[in-house]
Amino acid sequence: MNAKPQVLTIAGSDSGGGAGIQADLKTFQELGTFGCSVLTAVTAQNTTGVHGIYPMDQQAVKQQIDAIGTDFDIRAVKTGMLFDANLIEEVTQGIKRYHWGNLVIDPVMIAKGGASLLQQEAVEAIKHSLIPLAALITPNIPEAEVLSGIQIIDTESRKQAAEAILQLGAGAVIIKGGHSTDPDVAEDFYLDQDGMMLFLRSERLATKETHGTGCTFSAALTAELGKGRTMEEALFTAKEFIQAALAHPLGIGSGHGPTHHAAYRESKEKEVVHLVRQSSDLFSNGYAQRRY
Ligand SMILES: Nc1ncnc2c1ncn2[C@@H]1O[C@H](COP(=O)(O)OP(=O)(O)O)[C@@H](O)[C@H]1O
Ligand SMILES: Cc1ncc(COP(=O)(O)O)c(N)n1
Repeated sequence: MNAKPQVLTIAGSDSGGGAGIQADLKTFQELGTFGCSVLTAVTAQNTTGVHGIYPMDQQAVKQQIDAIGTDFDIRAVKTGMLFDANLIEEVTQGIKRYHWGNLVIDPVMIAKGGASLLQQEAVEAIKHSLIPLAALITPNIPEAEVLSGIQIIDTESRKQAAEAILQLGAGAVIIKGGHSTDPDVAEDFYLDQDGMMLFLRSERLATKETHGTGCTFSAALTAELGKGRTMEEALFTAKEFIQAALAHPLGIGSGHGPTHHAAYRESKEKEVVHLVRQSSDLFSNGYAQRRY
């Protein structure tokens, strides 16, 4: 028997296939896990934007969670688009009911095209119900600003924002760097409750095919955690996975195209990713660098 770890995404559907549930399931498959899904909403979406949003009935979300929870051995879970406070509450209760661990929260708020995928008042529900259950939360810079109330303008304010998010009760936070103004490097900053800081760095690629980067990154993390990898190993693989997906664009659609989910497996050469580890209280004492 070829048992694969079972992992779950609780997120919205992207008809365009580059983000949401579709990105998650492709990524789960690519990384050798068996992906299950709970749909929170259906979006009519393509590379030019979000053209319609149809949230699921709360009961439909509960029944999907129960269908998975009563039959599967779920090793890791990610959440993506959750849309409103009622669905967040339902999802929170479900995660507690089945004692699902290795919870990765991608606090999806606004799609790259500008459409709101989370109602404003639902931010409080994410902060106070869901985040305390998380092993890791993966905001991009605008999401980290909303969650922390801190404007991120430099490395110090980014660290302060990460600390403020950790105070909401997650085990760890990674503030992704896709939205930073650095022209050369895409750097993601990780901080956990033990004060360990990790800087994940890769070359910033000049591509507009970035639809679904955050979904794909958090799905890769979830798959790796579900396989029993350490957090540091999972972060490194997820960064390599998204770098490969961005480096080999598919040229699909006329707008912001999807990333290439098979590139990590198919490409001959691994992308260069650097992971720098620092201890928060050793900030001024230099740092150890590790290249895998
Ligand atoms: N142009 C780029 N070149 C290289 N990596 C990128 C680029 N844009 C985003 N990334 C990486 O993709 C991942 C998702 O980040 P981001 O785009 O900030 O998330 P989101 O999709 O939630 O806005 C991160 O690891 C980030 O560093
Ligand atoms: C259903 C769904 N979930 C998440 C995203 C965010 O992805 P991105 O920020 O890359 O547009 C999206 N566009 N659609």
